[in-house]
Amino acid sequence: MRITVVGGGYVGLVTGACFAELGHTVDIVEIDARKAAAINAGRAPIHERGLDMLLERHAGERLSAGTDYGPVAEADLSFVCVGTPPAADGSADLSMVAAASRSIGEALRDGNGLHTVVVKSTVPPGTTAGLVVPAILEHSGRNEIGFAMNPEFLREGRAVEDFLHPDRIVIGSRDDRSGEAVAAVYRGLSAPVVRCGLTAAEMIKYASNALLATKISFSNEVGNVCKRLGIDVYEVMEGVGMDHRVSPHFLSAGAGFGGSCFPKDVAALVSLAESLGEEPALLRSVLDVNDRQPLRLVGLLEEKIGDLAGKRVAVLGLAFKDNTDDIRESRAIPVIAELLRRGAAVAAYDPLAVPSMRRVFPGIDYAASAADALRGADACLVMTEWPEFSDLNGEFDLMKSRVVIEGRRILSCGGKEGICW
Ligand SMILES: NC(=O)c1ccc[n+]([C@@H]2O[C@H](COP(=O)([O-])OP(=O)(O)OC[C@H]3O[C@@H](n4cnc5c(N)ncnc54)[C@H](O)[C@@H]3O)[C@@H](O)[C@H]2O)c1
Ligand SMILES: O=c1ccn([C@@H]2O[C@H](COP(=O)(O)OP(=O)(O)O[C@H]3O[C@H](CO)[C@@H](O)[C@H](O)[C@H]3O)[C@@H](O)[C@H]2O)c(=O)[nH]1
Repeated sequence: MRITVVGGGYVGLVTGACFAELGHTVDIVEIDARKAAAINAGRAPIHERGLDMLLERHAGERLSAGTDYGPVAEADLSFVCVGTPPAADGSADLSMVAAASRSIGEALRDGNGLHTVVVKSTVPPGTTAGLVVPAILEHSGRNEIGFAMNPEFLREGRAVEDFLHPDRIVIGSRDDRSGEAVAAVYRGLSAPVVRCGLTAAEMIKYASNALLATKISFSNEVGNVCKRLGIDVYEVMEGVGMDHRVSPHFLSAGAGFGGSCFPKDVAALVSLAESLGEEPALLRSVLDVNDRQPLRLVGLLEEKIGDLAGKRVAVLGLAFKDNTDDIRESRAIPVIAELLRRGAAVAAYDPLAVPSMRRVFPGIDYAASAADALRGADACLVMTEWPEFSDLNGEFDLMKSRVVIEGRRILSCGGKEGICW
């Protein structure tokens, strides 16, 4: 099939590359000309395992990118993968979805035959039917346009693997024919397909993220009580997660959840619920617990080493999780801000995310390795679950005092004095 993917970011580029891998011909429409050029040159503008290999294989063959919406007219389907960042009030900013819809509508003045527009961006329930469909119908002259909503569940750092091996494929559609057109694109993947309406598909995405975020905040809240009791929350959650009704996943306590999705999607669901006259007390608490958690780590550090003014603190891990260079909503950001507010000097290290973090905190020290960050430090905070940190042990002897607070439970030398989470 011939597919246009609108937006060549984390989701759009992975979607486009994986559709090419499945045998489709893909045009990515990306307003950022530099990103489009990089894709055409076979270079991924983001760090994502397995993506470079797919680009090497398909760029210039079945996969190409450009800034022009022209390819939409000849395509069987277009997938909308533009950003839906948080607005100031927590609601989802849908301006990019609106702009992309208008441009797709205008592009559909040309060409003929069935074209199915598929929203893959995470959008508040009601957006596809209430915003995308009218915007496209207003601008296009085409008779046969189908509409579907196909949320994406990939995780950054494992995006290609998740895309090609999903737990389920959710397809919300305005009519059966549109749903069939989307299902045909995924033929070749082995996963159950959930068929539903447009608005239910949108809500499945929000509810999934909100539930996963709830599990994390729940573990953090239980963990804070465990700490007071002097017991290990990981041991507790292992026992809890063995109940198949709970599952062991997403119960890791620590610094809380970051990233471009959980914080913004829970906030958008809170905002939607409020706009409908509901009181989303649970979801508000999920965000509250998450906002407080990084500061608790700094508080714990102060309990251990006293006043932080003039102390040197090594921060290991700046990306919001391992295997990505993405620092959006990284828990390291509020932690570093609080350390600086309390007068500490920060030496930071991350295998990939230093260039991005430099733009946020240009004035702190950035080390070339974990060992360099630790040398002479009064304390260390581990903020990202990078596998390379799990083997650290002797490196902690380079510190002035071996006080290590684990914001993620990954150190295999855990249990030694001062290792706290
Ligand atoms: N990042 C994830 O892990 C993830 C996973 C699942 C779902 N999502 C959702 O997918 C959507 C995209 O997220 P992302 O992380 O890929 O965002 P992103 O910012 O990395 O990518 C969006 C891209 O769209 C481009 N763009 C913006 N307006 C455009 C327009 N009018 N025409 C063409 N291109 C345009 C931007 O230049 C950017 O490259 C969001 O709704 C997000 O919530 C993200
Ligand atoms: O037990 C856990 C699991 C994760 N995290 C943190 O939670 C955040 C998010 O992690 P993860 O879910 O692995 O990464 P994302 O790439 O943000 O993926 C989430 O958000 C995407 C965007 O909507 C969805 O597609 C995915 O299904 C969903 O897992 C990170 O800061 C993790 O450190 C924890 O604190 N404890």
